[in-house]
Amino acid sequence: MAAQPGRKLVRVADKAAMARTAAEHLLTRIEANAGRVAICLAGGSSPKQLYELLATAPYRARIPWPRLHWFVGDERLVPAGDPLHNMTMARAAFLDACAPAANIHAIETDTMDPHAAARRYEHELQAFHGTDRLDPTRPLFDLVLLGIGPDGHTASLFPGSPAVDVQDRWVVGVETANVAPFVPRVSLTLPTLASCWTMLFEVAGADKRPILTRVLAGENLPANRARSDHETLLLIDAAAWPEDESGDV
Ligand SMILES: O=C(O)[C@H](O)[C@@H](O)[C@H](O)[C@H](O)COP(=O)(O)O
Repeated sequence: MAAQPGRKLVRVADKAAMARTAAEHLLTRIEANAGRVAICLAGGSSPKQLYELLATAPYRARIPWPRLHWFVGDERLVPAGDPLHNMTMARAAFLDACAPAANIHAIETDTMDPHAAARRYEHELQAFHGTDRLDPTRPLFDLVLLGIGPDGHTASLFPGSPAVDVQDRWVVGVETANVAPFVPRVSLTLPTLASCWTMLFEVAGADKRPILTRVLAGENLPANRARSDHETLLLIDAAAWPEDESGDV
């Protein structure tokens, strides 16, 4: 693999500390941008505690909600409202209570065709940013949140899937998921995810330690290839922290 930008590992005690640390990074990114802020949310279960924390009074008061826009890095092709739907989880955890509805940019899943849904979201992102070109000096997102799946996938970019190598699209349809739920997905591509000031992974729990060890060893896995053009941080709790791991990679 070609040399990649480095990333910083941040050890936290547990999931509660991870949520607090992630929330502070989010606030730092918001403070660095006096204008419209674009955040790309993660699916799965890892970010739920962070999302719930953002809805609590202290954070709610510190966040300038009207100038924040919320996107999602991947979606499962199930109807909005389904418990498996990533944006539904984020809406229930904090967005519906805190964010203006017009600032919530969900991937529409009212089609059974992931490629059609991907094209629509790509148009939405391009209309929001007023360009169809990625420019490393003007990243799409202030912050991209991600998780790592047990097979080394991130967003809905699964090992071995052609979607991982797509360079000329912002968003792709993914027909087959390697892990449950086995539904078609829509995912931002690696170049689109990379277009951010900060990419922040949340990795917690002992069951994540084996895959994290492989990712940090440099295996050719999507979760290893996902790097910000600027800053990439991995928040890792004590249970997931690999033995013998000491620093940045
Ligand atoms: O829609 C999804 O499933 C994801 O966005 C996915 O990439 C997730 O982040 C990882 O699989 C980690 O999932 P957990 O947080 O549930 O471990």
